[in-house]
Amino acid sequence: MSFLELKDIHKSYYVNKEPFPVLKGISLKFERGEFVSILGESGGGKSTLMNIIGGLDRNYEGDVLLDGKSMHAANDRELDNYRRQTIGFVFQSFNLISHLTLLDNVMVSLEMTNLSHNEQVKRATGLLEQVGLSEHIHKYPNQISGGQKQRVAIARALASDPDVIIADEPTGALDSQNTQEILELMDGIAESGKLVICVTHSEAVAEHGTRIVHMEDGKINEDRELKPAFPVEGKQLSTQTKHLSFRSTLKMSLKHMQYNTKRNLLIIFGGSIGIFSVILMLALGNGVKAYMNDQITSQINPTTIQVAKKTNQESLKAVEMTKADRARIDKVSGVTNVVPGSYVANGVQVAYQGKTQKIFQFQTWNKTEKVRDIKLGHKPGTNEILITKTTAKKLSKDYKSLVGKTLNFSMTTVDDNNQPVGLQRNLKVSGIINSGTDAVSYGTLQNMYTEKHVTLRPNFAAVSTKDVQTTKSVQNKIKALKTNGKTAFTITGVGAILDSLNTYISLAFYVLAGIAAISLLVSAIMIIVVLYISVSERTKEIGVLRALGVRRSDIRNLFVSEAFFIGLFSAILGVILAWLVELLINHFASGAIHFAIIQMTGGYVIFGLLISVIISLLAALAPSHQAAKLDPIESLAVE
Ligand SMILES: Nc1ncnc2c1ncn2[C@@H]1O[C@H](COP(=O)(O)OP(=O)(O)OP(=O)(O)O)[C@@H](O)[C@H]1O
Repeated sequence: MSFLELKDIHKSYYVNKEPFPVLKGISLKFERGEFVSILGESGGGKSTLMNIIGGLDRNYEGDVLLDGKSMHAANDRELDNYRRQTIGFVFQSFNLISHLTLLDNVMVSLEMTNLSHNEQVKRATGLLEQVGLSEHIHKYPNQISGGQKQRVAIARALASDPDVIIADEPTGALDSQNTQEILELMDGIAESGKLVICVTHSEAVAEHGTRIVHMEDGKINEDRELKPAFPVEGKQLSTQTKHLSFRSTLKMSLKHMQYNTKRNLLIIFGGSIGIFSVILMLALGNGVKAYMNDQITSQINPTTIQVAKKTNQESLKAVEMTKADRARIDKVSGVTNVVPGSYVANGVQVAYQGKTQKIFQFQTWNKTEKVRDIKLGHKPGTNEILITKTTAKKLSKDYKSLVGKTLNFSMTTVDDNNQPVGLQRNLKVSGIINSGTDAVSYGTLQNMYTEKHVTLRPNFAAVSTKDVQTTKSVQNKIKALKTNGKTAFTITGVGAILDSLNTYISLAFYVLAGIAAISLLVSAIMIIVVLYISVSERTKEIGVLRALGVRRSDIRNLFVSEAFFIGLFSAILGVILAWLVELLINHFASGAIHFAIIQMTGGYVIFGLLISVIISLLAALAPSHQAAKLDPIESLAVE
């Protein structure tokens, strides 16, 4: 049984569905220790035969037997194994991977062996030394000569210690001195007990081997032994191989990114803009919401809300918050206190030293107003009035001096027969409040009404809650109360706008996030385009890797890992940029509004990282699939 046997190989190419026969029945037997030169006219099918022997092509008739085992029946995985374990390729155009150093080019093959990392490095360095390149191992392929490149290719072909070296015109691109040196190297390989099959045009090169096979018209027309094959001692034990680990694909894609540093930095920068804007928009939305809440809760008491009747009617009776209504609200859990209040929107005025000022917002003092907002004086007691800074300034230039002075307060209301009634009383200014409304105590207003025999009908209730946390649930519970199936109460006052304001802010926030999502989409499209370009640029590399025995799935992983890194680095840069902008804007914002308006959270950072990586991986799906699908022979043929 021969070591390697070709049995009646037929192969046709199909051009426009027309068969074009190239190999027309090739049968050959090869043994270890042979250095076989395959000669023949150009276009005679030598490379086609090499691709079949090398396990790159499986569309042929006949069979290739390795130690008697048929390779024709091998599945994808077994063919990958065969190329990795048994075959070492040397190409006319060297086919080194341009973004890897010479050492790393040789290491690609070694990373698919069971040797430890140190043993791999030692072996790669040893092989490069053997081919006379020990001083150049950290150079890139574009930094060495053609002859040197072919030596690296030979070192790479030998790296996984294969049994067969297939060389397709290995000296085609070299001068005579380099040709001689390469032939001597190949001689040495055959001498070490391996089978060397070398395609050549040159008779001189062919004469160097142990045997010449001549092809013509798709058949063997001469098979001549020049000298006996080199002796092979015992059974050869070649290094065991395995598929490329995920770690190795990660490392390779990092090296590729590193080689194209400038371009990749630009891509990462482009990608980071999407993540940057998403995080910044989220943080801005968060900050604005917090700022609004802070502004509103600084003006009102967060544990007291104003509740009014929900009705379409306007009569004082219809809007009255009756005792029964107040009792009903009092029963809501979380409520600690309910007091009646009266709000008057027009017809109220005050007069001081001949000056009259209309008050547009007037109400009885209640807990929704904050005592700490009273900058001068105190809250209104009996026959006292608390005026706003705005009202005070209209009445007197030296408005602060008004505290303790007496004003004439007047208002009009209607009695139960809807007849207008004028109310009037001299009231002492108890204090001046910065914001909020002008106010008297409920008792004072009630006295004024009683004096004129009119009933004061409260039109709201100030409802106090246990604490800030319960306010929201109390609000919801009150809003849920029904009278005859209809909503009974509504929340009024500044507290009521808090809810709707938050809704508007959330809405604006989603719009902003939507805009940011568009930039994210643009980043994703950019990554897709970049990866497609990368696949087409690296087609040859993919062919080389496949020839070295790298599986389709590893090729896919290579591009997926690159996308993963682009996503990860873009996200990291995006987060850093967002953080810097946060610092900058907050620096100015704290000067202007005393509030950090951009509020980035750990959650947003994690969200940004995840979304960036996920989008990049999704973007990589199609390009990486395309890369994995590439046919190794076609890829190697790309110029
Ligand atoms: N993918 C293909 N589709 C169609 N025809 C092809 C294809 N590849 C090769 N051929 C044809 O098959 C024939 C054999 O090609 P091959 O490359 O094997 O020849 P070769 O002996 O290696 O030639 P050379 O010495 O010039 O390298 C040629 O005529 C070539 O045009």
